[in-house]
Amino acid sequence: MTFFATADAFTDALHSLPAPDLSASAAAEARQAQLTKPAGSLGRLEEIAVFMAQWQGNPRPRADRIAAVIFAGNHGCAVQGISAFPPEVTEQMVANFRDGGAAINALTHACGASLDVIALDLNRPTADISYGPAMSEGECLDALNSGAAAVSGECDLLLPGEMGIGNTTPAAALCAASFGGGAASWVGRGTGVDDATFARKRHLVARALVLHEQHCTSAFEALRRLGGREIVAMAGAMLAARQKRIPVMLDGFIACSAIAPLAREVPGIVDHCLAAHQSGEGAHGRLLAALRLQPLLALDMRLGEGSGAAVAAQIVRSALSAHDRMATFAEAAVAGVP
Ligand SMILES: O=C(O)c1ccc[n+]([C@@H]2O[C@H](COP(=O)([O-])O)[C@@H](O)[C@H]2O)c1
Ligand SMILES: Cc1cc2nc[nH]c2cc1C
Repeated sequence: MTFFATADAFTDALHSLPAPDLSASAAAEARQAQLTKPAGSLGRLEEIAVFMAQWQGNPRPRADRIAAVIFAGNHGCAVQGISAFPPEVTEQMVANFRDGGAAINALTHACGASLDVIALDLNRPTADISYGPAMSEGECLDALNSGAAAVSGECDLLLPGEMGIGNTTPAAALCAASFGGGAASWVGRGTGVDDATFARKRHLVARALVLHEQHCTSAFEALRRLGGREIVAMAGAMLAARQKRIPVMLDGFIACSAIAPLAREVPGIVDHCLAAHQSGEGAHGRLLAALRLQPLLALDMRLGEGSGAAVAAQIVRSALSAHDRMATFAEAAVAGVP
C-alpha cells in the first residue's frame, strides 16, 4: 500500500502532524489526582499514563495490544568491514526471529506483544554511503511505505525494531547530518568492533558527510542518502503511527537515528514517542539529549531488535495498570488532602 507516493507527500505528512488530545490528558491527570497515593508518588508512571491517554484519546488508556515490528536491511558499506559480524548474519537472524529463538522473541513473549518481521530486499544491499546516496528516491519511498504499511490501526503501543549488520554506521551518519558534531561524536562500537574497525567506521562516516551533508536539506534527502532500508522503514512506521495517534516506544541508537532527520525538520515529531532506554552504544545519550527525550531505563543493553522497547513496554503496562485499577480516595474511604 502506498502511504507516501512522493518525497513531497512524505514531507507534507511530516508537516501536518496530529496534535495530542488534551481533554483526554486533562481527564487522566484529574484521575491521577484522585487515586489513593500522595500526589506524584508514582513518579514517571503517572506521566506515562497521561502521555498514553493523550495519544490514544482515552482517559483510561490501554496497553493490551502491543505490536513489535522488526525491519531488517543490508548495507553496501558493510563490505568495508565495519562490524564485528559478517553481513550474512542479518538474514540468519531474520530466520532466527521467525523460528522464535532470538532475544526479541523471548522479550515480546514476556510483555505480551505481537511480533512481525519484515525483511527488506536483503539480497540487494543499499549503495555504499561513502561513495554515493544509499538509495534512489523510489527505493527510499518503498522503504518508507513498507514501514507505514506495518502499522496496524489496532494497536495500543508500537515497538519498532531493527536488524542490519553494519547499521550503526549509517545511523551515526544520520545523527551527524541531523545534529552536527562530525563523525567522531556519533560513531561507536556497535556489535563490539576493535580499534582498527572503529577507526574505519569513523573514516567512512566522515567521507559520507563530506559527500552528502550539504545535500541533506530535508528529512527525506537525509534518509535517502545516508540511511538504510530498515532505518527508513522505521521512520515511515513512526510517522504513520503519529498519523494514527499510536504511541511509539523508541528502542536504541539505530531506532532513534531513524527519527533524527525528521526531528531536525519538525522537532514535535517525537511528541508521541517514549524513549525506552539508553543503549550502551556510546552516542545514544547524546542522541536522546538532542531529541529531548529522557530514557526510561539504562540497562547497558545494545542489542537492537526492539529489545529495549519490549522491556520498557512492561513499565507502560505497570503505569496503565495502576492508572486503571487503583481505587480513588472516595472509593476506598481514605482521607485525602484536607
Ligand atoms: O540498539 C542499539 O543501540 C544497538 C547498538 C549496537 C548494535 N546494535 C545492533 O547490532 C547491529 C549493528 O551493529 P554493527 O556493529 O554491525 O554496526 C544491528 O543489527 C543492531 O540491531 C544495536
Ligand atoms: C547475533 C546478532 C544479533 C543481533 N540482533 C540485532 N543485532 C544483532 C547483531 C548480531 C551479530
